[in-house]
Amino acid sequence: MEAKQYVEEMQKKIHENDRGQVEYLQAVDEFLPSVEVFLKENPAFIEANILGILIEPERILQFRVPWQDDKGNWRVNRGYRVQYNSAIGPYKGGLRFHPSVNLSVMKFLAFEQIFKNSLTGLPIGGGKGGSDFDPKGKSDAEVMRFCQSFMTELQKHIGPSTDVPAGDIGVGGREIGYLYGMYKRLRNYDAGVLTGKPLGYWGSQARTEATGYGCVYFVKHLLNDSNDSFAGKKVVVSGSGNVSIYAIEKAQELGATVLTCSDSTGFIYDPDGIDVELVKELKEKNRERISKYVETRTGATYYDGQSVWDFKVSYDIALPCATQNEINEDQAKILVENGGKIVAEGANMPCTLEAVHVLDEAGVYYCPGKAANAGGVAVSALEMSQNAERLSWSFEKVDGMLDDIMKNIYETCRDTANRYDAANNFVLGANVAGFEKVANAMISQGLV
Ligand SMILES: NC(=O)C1=CN([C@@H]2O[C@H](COP(=O)(O)OP(=O)(O)OC[C@H]3O[C@@H](n4cnc5c(N)ncnc54)[C@H](O)[C@@H]3O)[C@@H](O)[C@H]2O)C=CC1
Ligand SMILES: O=C(O)CCC(=O)C(=O)O
Repeated sequence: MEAKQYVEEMQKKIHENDRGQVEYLQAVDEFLPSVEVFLKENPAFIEANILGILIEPERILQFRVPWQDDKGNWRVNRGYRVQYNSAIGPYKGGLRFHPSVNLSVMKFLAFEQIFKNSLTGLPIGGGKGGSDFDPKGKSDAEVMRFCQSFMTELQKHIGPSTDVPAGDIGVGGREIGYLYGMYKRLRNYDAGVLTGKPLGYWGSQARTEATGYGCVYFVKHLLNDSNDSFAGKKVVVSGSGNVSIYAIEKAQELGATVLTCSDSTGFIYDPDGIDVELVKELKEKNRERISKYVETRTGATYYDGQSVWDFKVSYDIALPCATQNEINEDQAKILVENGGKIVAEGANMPCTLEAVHVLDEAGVYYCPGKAANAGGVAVSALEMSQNAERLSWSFEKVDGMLDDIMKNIYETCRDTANRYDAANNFVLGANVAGFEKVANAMISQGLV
């Protein structure tokens, strides 16, 4: 069968089988057409029906999570773990606690994680999990009871060589601590079962910083290719969570001015450059709304209920670091009018397919999340290595390895795109390079 026909049939089948799973179908629709060029050159993969097999998750777990709130009421949420592909290593990927979590969101994230993890060059398969539990507004005790209940079930299915979860939206050091405590109580000590742990019990140096720093390193290497740098550049960032904070910090360290950050209630515009220490205090320490920022920084403006991506201001680089589908087609047009030349995704799938099309047409360098935000999971894999050898590496060592890994991912995406006469098409570069390694491993393992 011709590659084009094969890809179209796969797309049709997945749309029939997974009708209504909007985010998941979006991720698959981005991926499948881009690997057609590779399949055309390698028909043996079509004969093996590699896409048909790859697209089916190896296993999906869904479970109830009952927990008691501070008033003694019993509540229940849905827990998930999608163990998508283990061809090149144990399932690896974060846990997300957010009310928008459903099976479609879990599957899109786990699917992208397969190729992201492959691009890191480290031995990790793809998985993702989470719950529709909302930690916002909950007491520490409520979050702890939820995490303990969640882990009571999840522990049956994970392990340092089986499946190694970490954080994502709504899951940071506090949640990882409660989750790890419960795992240890039920299964005994084994630090390698979770990553993103606090430093005091075998977390890795630079894991907190890794996704945001890694995203900036990716862009740094892209700029270096044309003898350019972050110095003097204007950057816009969305979000004010883990990824955003460290993207802002590194971009400014490299000489850029970051003009914005946001949360789900609105955004901040600070023409003098975001005060990242203040954002850390508001968000990491006090768990406050971002609107509080202007109480200290009087030269900044807070735009209530508005998106960074509707804002008209001139800039060079956009780093969407909040959540999926935060930039739609119209907002991508605004981004282009604002002068944006590079979009690097700190978040997973923050641009809709229509938005990506607008960016492509305008000649914007579009760096998809599975390449640009792979630094977080890469350092998680380094945390697994440190846990296995019962050693901790220095910040400088891990940060240096992160920079090298991001350089390698950038060059892999660039060179793979060039190989198919698709210069600067980092979507094609990331998908083909990530896919090739996983597909080869699956075939050599007998497609089981
Ligand atoms: N933490 C990590 O290591 C990695 C995270 N990512 C992705 O980066 C993005 C951000 O994750 P984190 O910073 O870890 O989470 P976080 O929980 O620390 O912060 C999330 C940020 O996004 C904003 N946000 C979340 N949902 C939103 C919504 N529906 N509308 C508007 N704003 C919203 C929040 O207000 C917050 O500022 C996610 O897409 C995540 O999947 C990707 C790779 C690794
Ligand atoms: O560090 C990890 O294992 C997970 C990171 C993650 O969830 C992601 O890359 O989206």
